[in-house]
Amino acid sequence: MEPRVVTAGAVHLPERFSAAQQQGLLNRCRRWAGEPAGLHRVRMPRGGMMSVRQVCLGWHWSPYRYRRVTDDGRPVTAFPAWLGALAVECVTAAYGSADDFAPDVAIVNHYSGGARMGMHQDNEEASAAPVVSISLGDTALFRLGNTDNRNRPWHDLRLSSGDVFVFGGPARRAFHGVPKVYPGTAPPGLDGIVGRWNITVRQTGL
Ligand SMILES: O=C(O)CCC(=O)C(=O)O
Ligand SMILES: [Fe+2]
Repeated sequence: MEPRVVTAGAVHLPERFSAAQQQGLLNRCRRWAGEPAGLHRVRMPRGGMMSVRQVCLGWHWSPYRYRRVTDDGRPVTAFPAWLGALAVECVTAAYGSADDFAPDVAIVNHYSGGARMGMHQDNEEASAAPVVSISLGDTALFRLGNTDNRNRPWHDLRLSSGDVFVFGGPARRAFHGVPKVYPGTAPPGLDGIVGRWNITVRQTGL
């Protein structure tokens, strides 16, 4: 399908990945989840827990910084070159070129059991390079807000399995979140899917 510009710098690429590609990505997510620095819950500074579970590749993110090891000192799974190449292709599809986009980190989120993500900015990257978000499994309601605050105006869109969303340029520091995931909406052919996986590929600039 054709790219859809949501707002300047924010481009939705519906059905970017075939069923077979989605299955391949899902299998990778499940493998990463089982690595030593695997799927974990994230504790927020005030003590609350994020409802998603997360696994990081290349750098470990925890609020609000990137480090080369997990909070308990385990080595982070390497960021795969093929995932970087895939993200470069997505940026090219979104913008027509990918300039010097050199991603070095992925944050992989797993949503299950009513998990959601509040409005936030992706701000720990020193680089202004775009974020590439890949969705697998259940469809999400994705909310792209403005760069000033968590409130309106915002754009609501649905991200389905195999969709990609790229946000860079004027949208790079926009607040965004996932208010809802629709249970039972994953493609029936996706073997082993539980809930929703989201892979965000980024350039830390660190
Ligand atoms: O799950 C999504 O679609 C968004 C994830 C996100 O915003 C993040 O990991 O920072
Ligand atoms: Fe984010």
